Amino acid sequence: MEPPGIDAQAGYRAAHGCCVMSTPNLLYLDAVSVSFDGFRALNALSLLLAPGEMRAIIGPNGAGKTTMMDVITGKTRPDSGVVEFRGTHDLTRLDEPAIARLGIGRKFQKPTVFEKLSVRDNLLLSLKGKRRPFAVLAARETSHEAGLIADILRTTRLSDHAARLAGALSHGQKQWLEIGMLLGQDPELLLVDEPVAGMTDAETAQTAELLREINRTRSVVVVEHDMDFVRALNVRVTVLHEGSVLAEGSIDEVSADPRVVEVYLGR
Ligand SMILES: Nc1ncnc2c1ncn2[C@@H]1O[C@H](COP(=O)(O)OP(=O)(O)OP(=O)(O)O)[C@@H](O)[C@H]1O
Repeated sequence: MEPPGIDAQAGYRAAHGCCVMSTPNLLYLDAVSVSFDGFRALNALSLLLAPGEMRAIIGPNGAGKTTMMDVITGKTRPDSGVVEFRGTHDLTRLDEPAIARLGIGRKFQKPTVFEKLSVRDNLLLSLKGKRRPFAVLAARETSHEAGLIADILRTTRLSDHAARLAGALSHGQKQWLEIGMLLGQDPELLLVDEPVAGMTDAETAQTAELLREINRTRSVVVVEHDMDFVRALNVRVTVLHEGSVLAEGSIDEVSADPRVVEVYLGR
């Protein structure tokens, strides 16, 4: 979805009780630095994400993309800088479970579904508030849960595969199931790391469509190297290089930037 206009942003702030900051950003990173043994993985990185926005992050290996996701999700503490969510939450003070509870969900590159359970049971286990796996599977799902699962199956193109074991799915379908399991947590912001690596061209195109659908109701940050996929997303692109933002703009704008061609696209 397009970033909301001024009125919508004011409404968003009112709804979330957030008037401390003058910016309406959902995610606000400013001057974030992270060093590993003296090596600067993030170097005064700044990034703003508007509520409802989907952003693609590209950049060469080692640019700091994963480290940025690690900082947002609380896996890595920055040495310095500001990391705020909804203008009200300082993410540098929260641990990973607390950040997840705030509504930030992350999908790692490698799918980690429960292979010996059905697609439906994987989704049932993922639903927000589910804590005790065996009790969950032994009890019948409520009609509310069944409705949520049906919605997620539709979104992730898995309706016809609900009864199959997750282990029998194709690689692409497993990735979609994991995105579905993330949706089960009802996050406001999804962080998605290289979702189309190893997918067929058809699966890649469907994944772009799927994320665009998800973005109608949720914000998304997606890291990806596949430029056809990034183009299909048709969203603002941030190019990272050596831990900082090198360029930002539409895919056409960043693709035409000689600095981006030099460090990334021309390689
Ligand atoms: N835990 C760590 N200890 C030491 N160095 C690290 C650690 N995590 C990341 N780095 C280094 O920080 C730099 C940035 O890594 P990062 O994984 O964030 O890059 P990336 O943009 O995600 O790369 P890729 O596209 O290959 O996934 C790299 O040089 C990496 O080797």
